[in-house]
Amino acid sequence: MSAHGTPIPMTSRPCGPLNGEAHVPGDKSISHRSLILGAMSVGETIVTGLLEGQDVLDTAKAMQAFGADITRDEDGTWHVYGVGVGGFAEPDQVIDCGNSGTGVRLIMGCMATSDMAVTFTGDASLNKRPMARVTDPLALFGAQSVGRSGGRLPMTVVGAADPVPVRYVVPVPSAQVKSAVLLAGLNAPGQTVVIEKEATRDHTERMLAGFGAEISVVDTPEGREITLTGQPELSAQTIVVPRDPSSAAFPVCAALIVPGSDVLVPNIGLNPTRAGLFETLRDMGADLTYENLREEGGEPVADLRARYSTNMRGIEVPPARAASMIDEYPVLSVVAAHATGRTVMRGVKELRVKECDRIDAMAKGLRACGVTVDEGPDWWEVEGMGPGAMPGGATVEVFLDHRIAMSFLVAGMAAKTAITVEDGGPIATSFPIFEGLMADLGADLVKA
Ligand SMILES: O=C(O)C1=C[C@@H](OP(=O)(O)O)[C@@H](O)[C@H](O)C1
Ligand SMILES: C=C(OP(=O)(O)O)C(=O)O
Repeated sequence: MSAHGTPIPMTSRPCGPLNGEAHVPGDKSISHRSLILGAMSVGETIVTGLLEGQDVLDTAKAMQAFGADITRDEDGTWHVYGVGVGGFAEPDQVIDCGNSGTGVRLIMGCMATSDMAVTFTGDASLNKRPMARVTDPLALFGAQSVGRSGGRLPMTVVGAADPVPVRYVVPVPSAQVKSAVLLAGLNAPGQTVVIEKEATRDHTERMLAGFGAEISVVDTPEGREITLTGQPELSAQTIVVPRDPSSAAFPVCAALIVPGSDVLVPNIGLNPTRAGLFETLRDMGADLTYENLREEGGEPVADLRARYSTNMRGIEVPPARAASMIDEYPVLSVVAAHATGRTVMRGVKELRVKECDRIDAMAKGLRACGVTVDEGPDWWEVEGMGPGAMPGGATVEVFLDHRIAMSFLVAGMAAKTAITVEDGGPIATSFPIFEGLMADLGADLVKA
């Protein structure tokens, strides 16, 4: 949806080969955390490569409301002058996190151990998403909250005036919940311990260490145990945000299914907590190679090269891989429709509480495009039709979800007939240059 709420229909027509380089924007998860940790540090944090998507811009605005000074140079360099741990001022306005689950949950965490009351809201999608997964552990620190029924936004969180540290076993595989608890632990005295049974993206842990916090991670029989010592002085950092593997997924998957394509997506982080999609595509037989594999900032980075692939077969995606590709299942299901045989995706209940119910949204849209999809509470299966056989020809709903919109625009590039998404506006939350970038590769996208 556009800023003023009018849907922007977009059509993707079957196109010729996609060719060239796709320079995707900065990582969304790292961008949010750069602004938040910068705001909680002392001194000037300098950020280059920040994703300037609406989700991240909303987090920047929120950090300003808590007292951080944030500026942007014309060349896209961001400067965050932080207030230090415990230095937040109470915002005098409602914090509107727009479409962003990461934004609202991380910000709730970082204010929950300060003596202040803050009201949060979001758009129609965010206001349906569950917040108790965050407010439950924040209550252990002494924070209180009241929202709409079912633990939904709008919601007011009253931070703990005398926080106590906590030990918390995260009951769902969620980096947002883990991160909210760690950020709350920053302003609690003593050691906060978070245990996750399944490893989720570890950007918060890595970045907290980078900002100078005392943090350790050990594998125990109970899971991955993270121990953070509270009330550190975080020191400002210079951050170069790597490019987002979740955005890279779209040009990569498009190249695999559009005949004759050969696309290079340079400088993509292959942190194992994020790279599950690429491993899965390779397991399916995709012609996807990691070129110039190297290490940058302690993380594996490569240029991804994706070529049209006619021999992909459906597989059972290992459920243990789910967290490392949780945002990529929608676009994987589009590739699965072009493979031969059935792709089975299990252990993915979390997909039902994203910007929309992503299993339901993809199943509805794929069925409208002529694909057979079966689903249960925490699984779904896509019947592959073979390369180029998806009929398409449908207009699909995107439910305010950027990844649903981009997935069906990718589907339209390789279907027999064009596919229209009823609203391409949400794409700007995470990938504002999607349309131009895909058009430069050769896609035929039009605002309907
Ligand atoms: O921590 C993060 O930056 C994110 C965590 C994931 O959400 P969950 O924690 O809900 O799995 C992911 O879906 C989201 O896009 C970004
Ligand atoms: C789930 C996503 O984001 P968030 O939870 O931050 O809204 C996403 O970007 O796919």
